[in-house]
Amino acid sequence: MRTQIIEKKKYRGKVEKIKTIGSTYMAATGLGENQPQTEEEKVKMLHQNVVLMAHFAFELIRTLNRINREIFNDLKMRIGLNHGPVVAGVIGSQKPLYDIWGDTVNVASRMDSTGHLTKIQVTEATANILSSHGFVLEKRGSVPVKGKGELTTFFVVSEQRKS
Ligand SMILES: Nc1ncnc2c1ncn2[C@@H]1O[C@H](COP(=O)(O)OP(=O)(O)OP(=O)(O)O)[C@@H](O)[C@H]1O
Repeated sequence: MRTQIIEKKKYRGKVEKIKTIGSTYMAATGLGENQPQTEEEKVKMLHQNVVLMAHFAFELIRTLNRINREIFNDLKMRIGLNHGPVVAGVIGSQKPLYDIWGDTVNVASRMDSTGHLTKIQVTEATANILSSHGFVLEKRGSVPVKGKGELTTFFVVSEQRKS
């Protein structure tokens, strides 16, 4: 299901599957992109990447809902999103594995692990970007995040504000 979505034109070559960790699926975008030259380009690219991942998250939920209808089931997923700098690379000589690391990844993982089923939890900085692009967000409140203390987080409610 996630592979099918990643192969859609909108996401192909942009959203990358990093790996699965148990029942968790880890994906990212903006890795290895040409570094933008100006501050303006940097912000634009960042916003595009954050928006793309949020659409990807909604597409995952919609697809799961469709599958549930087809198989008469009620499978649910929990999604966490964050943005920021990461270190990406390959480790291991026998079984080389590509992975990403850093505070951004730790917090993204916490957005998932402290989230709610059926919801997309994001950090305040990610919420601010999404809000500026018309996404509807709902403040969740203060969430204890190991290594970070209390973080204000948001749930992304929908992709479009009703006008
Ligand atoms: N590259 C990665 N692949 C998979 N999970 C990751 C990766 N980087 C970070 N995480 C996950 O992000 C979470 C936060 O990591 P952090 O270093 O803050 O805590 P930790 O002490 O390892 O926490 P835990 O109690 O969950 O083991 C961890 O659950 C960790 O497994």
